[in-house]
Amino acid sequence: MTPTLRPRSLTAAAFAPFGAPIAIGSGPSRPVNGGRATRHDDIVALDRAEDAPEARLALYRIAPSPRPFAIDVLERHPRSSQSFTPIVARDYLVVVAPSGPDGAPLVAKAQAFVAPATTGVHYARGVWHLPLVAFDAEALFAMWMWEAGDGRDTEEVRLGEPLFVEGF
Ligand SMILES: NC(=O)N[C@@H](O)C(=O)O
Repeated sequence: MTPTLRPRSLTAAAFAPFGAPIAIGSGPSRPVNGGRATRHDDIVALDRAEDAPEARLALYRIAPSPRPFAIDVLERHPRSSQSFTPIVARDYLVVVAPSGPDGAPLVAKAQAFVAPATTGVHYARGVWHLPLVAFDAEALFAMWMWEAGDGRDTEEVRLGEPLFVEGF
């Protein structure tokens, strides 16, 4: 029986095995736009397979889901990392799981995080994650990844028993 997950804050250190928050970090920065703006680089490590040549920028309009939310599917993108950046959102739930030796998600080692509405999430290539969900109000996110444009882009696994996250 997989216990209810207790979510943690989405910090760079806590999320490092799975990707990174999309927020101003310790990377290089420089003034631009006549000095009225600062450009911050190397926020995340974008990654793609050679056979995923199609860069995709999409918008996800996400209807709010009821609570308690039963997590019964995890997915991953073996050919590309994937970024979600909130445009209109509240603090949101991120759930990830490491892969086992057979490549399947180790659900017993799944972890839950709460991301601030001002921070995006970058899933490293091939990381099992909960497809984005919103609560209480519709959300809008920008998504960035590369795709091959076929079935290789996304793998889904249906969980034998649902996962739940405390408070969600
Ligand atoms: N599959 C899809 O379009 N959405 C997922 O990638 C997700 O992480 O929400």
